[in-house]
Amino acid sequence: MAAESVVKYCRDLPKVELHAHLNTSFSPESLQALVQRKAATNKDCLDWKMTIEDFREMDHSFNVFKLIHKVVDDEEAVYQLTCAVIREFAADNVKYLELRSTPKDIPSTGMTRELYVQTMIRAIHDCQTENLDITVYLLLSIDRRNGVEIAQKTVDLAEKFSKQPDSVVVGIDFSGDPAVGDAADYIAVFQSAKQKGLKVAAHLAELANFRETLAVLRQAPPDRIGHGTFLHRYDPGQGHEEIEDIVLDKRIPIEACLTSNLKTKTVTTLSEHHFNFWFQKNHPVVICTDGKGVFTSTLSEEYAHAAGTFNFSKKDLWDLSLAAIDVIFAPDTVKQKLREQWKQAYPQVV
Ligand SMILES: CNc1ncnc2c1ncn2[C@@H]1O[C@H](COP(=O)(O)O)[C@@H](O)[C@H]1O
Repeated sequence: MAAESVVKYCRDLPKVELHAHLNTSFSPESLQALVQRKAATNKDCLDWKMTIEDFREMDHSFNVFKLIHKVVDDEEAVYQLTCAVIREFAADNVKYLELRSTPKDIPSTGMTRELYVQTMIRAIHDCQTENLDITVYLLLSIDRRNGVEIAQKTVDLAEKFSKQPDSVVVGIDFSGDPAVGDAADYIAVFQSAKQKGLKVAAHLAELANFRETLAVLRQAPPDRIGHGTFLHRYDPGQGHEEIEDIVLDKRIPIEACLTSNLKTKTVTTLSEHHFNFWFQKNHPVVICTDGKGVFTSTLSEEYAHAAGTFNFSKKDLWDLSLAAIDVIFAPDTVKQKLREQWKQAYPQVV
């Protein structure tokens, strides 16, 4: 396929986005609007924006996230950003979005964790009245820098919201700086989430954290793995082979974020990206953005990168986007609806 037709095809393809952090998924326009709003009370905002736009590398990324959090620190900002992100994904032909975000207590603006979740849910419901062709669900993120106590509170909050009528909260995400803390400390939290009927998506093996990865996989295997960059990159003979075996045996789907891993330098080139390792094994692996604002620009672009790197045909890309439906966290009725949508789109797209 010629490069131009790949981009158009990937844009027209109906898609599923399963790994998008709210605060890293802004567009240049939504970031500008949020910064402008904040700049009315804090001129430093304009410098923060330049640093955010200049993002590079893993160490730097977590400093950049702190700046975004200063811009998105009150109810109105969380609401505006959630609506903008949903509309932007819908405009990119994303038909199903599982958005994730870390509920935050920010006393200076009156924000509480509960209000944060309520605000995102309000935005999701309001977008449903706009006739956007997108279904949105929500995962509450646990930031591994904040400790086990807050993690458990996040699980309890997720359970509470998941029980409400027409709930869009389907599970939790485990994320945060992979160089900080120990994922194994959170095993009881993951188990508690499962007992409460919540799905668990966990950032695992984003760095070469083999011991914690193995402990989590043995005792509380997640329903999906974020990144998984080092799941298969162990040194032989060190007892880490079991990691790959568990992931394969349990068929734990992997959320692959191509450009993000390249930018944070956990992979050297796209052709060496672990997406291909799992894809070749016929293991469930889904192309995701991570955060379309910080790491890339659209999910279509990520599909186009995959096509260019791994020489995918139109049909390969179609099969990839269709297979992503199998591993969404929404109920089976939603899966059926999406498969029907894909079936109807097929003659026009492929
Ligand atoms: C580079 N790879 C990554 N690895 C781990 N965690 C990441 C991440 N990218 C983002 N986050 C997590 O998402 C938060 C921002 O969105 P929310 O405020 O929750 O919407 C970050 O603070 C971090 O905890």
